[in-house]
Amino acid sequence: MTTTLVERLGALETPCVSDALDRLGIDGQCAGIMPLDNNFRLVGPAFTVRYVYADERGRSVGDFIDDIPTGTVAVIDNLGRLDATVWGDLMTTIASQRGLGGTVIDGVCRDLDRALEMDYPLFTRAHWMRTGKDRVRLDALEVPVTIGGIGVNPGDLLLGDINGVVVIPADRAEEVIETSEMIRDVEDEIRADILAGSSLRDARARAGYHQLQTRR
Ligand SMILES: O=C([O-])CC(=O)C(=O)O
Ligand SMILES: [Mg+2]
Repeated sequence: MTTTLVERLGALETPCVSDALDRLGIDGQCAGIMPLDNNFRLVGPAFTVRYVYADERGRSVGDFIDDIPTGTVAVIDNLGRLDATVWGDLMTTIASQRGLGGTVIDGVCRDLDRALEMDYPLFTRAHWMRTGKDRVRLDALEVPVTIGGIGVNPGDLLLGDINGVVVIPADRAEEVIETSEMIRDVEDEIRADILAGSSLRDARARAGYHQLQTRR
């Protein structure tokens, strides 16, 4: 994956990317996964982590963080569990120090104060204080996972902002980003038309707004 694609994706907003995914027939919108602060943004390729219910002793919460590559986004599938955290302030501290792009969890985290203080982007279902230690087991790294109903493979690109998280399959990145940029440009034109005095109806009709996301 070239840096350029990640940079181009990072300049976009998730609603445009979501409409591009619709247009291209790709499921990529993670339902129910939201930033824990409105200013949090993340972009980068996925490093995937899968937890299961703790059935026997094994690797526990965060037993991967020292080896995760710089610039990746930690994408953690904890089965949507709300009863046990898989991220906290110590992990935020090392992730920030190691230059991670951010963290996406299908589940919950704790110690949100440190993430706010360090401006480290966390996207989760919620935050709560009860630890996953003794409640989860780290099952696998760099395998396909599911986040908010969406399959994520290692290396897929993620973009997160105030509106939530979208996932772009690595092999479709170019066309999704190109389509997203086209949609963004058309919406910029509509906005300019409105500011110049056009009605929304006319501005949207001229630009074909209602079909921007329609599957081709
Ligand atoms: O048990 C956890 O969820 C992890 C934790 O608090 C931390 O890393 O600080
Ligand atoms: Mg902690």
